[in-house]
Amino acid sequence: MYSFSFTKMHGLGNSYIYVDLFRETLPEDELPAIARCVADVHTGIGSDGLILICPSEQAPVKMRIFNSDGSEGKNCGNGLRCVAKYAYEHGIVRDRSFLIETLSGLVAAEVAVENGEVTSVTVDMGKPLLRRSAIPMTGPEAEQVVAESFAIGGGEYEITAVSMGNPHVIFYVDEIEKAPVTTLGPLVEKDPRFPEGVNVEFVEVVNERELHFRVWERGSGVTQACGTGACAAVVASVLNGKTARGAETVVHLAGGDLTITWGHDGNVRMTGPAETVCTGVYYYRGGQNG
Ligand SMILES: N[C@H](CCC[C@H](N)C(=O)O)C(=O)O
Repeated sequence: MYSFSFTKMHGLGNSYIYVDLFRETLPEDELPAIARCVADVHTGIGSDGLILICPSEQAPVKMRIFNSDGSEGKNCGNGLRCVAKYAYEHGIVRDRSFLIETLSGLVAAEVAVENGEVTSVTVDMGKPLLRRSAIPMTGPEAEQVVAESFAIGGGEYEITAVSMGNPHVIFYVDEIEKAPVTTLGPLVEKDPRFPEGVNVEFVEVVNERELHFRVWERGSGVTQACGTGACAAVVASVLNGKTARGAETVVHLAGGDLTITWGHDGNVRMTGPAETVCTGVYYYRGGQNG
């Protein structure tokens, strides 16, 4: 058994347990088990997973994300805003604009500060990946997967697939409250046409500047929000002619709103809040989630 300090933070209710590896050391081979343990709402702390705030050779700070099932993701929009907040408030960075390394490359963060506290963060998430092989998705190589017919679970749907460094597939629905998040979500998440799994998003278009959004996350299930998913939803909506390139789009997630623009320069920028819930010490024993 050993213990480590943690900070619980959330972006629009998408919460993770953050461990500062500038100050703590965790064994690499135990990280999936630690993620499962801390995320457990009954025997752990309770979160959508684990995020490590790490030293980096390419940037002032690096983020690694693990879902509640222990699998490692390659990007996390809500997590990036919280990492940026933590890094600024703990003196890991001094500037309000800085780079963060992720497993899918470098992103640029800018924090808004009031009385020494970060109140919101804008992250330039870079360019979406649209080629089928980059999602990744099986099937005939195609430039993009946009409004493609997709049969699953006895139903026929239209999908659009976008990678924000992690894979997303978007389904458009007429009423977000009736979206089949918990029925279709897990089916699609593990469908073999997505060889690395996929985050599954449901979107209702309110108008050309607003979307309603719900998500079934790869490795975590239903979450209150998914930043990379919301970015993917905006990209998909432009590709489907539902919103405009370069227009600031408000995405209404279960946990609150994000403002996202897919710029004419090709980059996707996301602005939203980041909150600190609590800090503490976790006693890791391995065990049933280990
Ligand atoms: N909640 C995160 C996404 C986690 C992605 C993870 N579920 C995966 O790609 O495996 C976000 O705010 O972008």
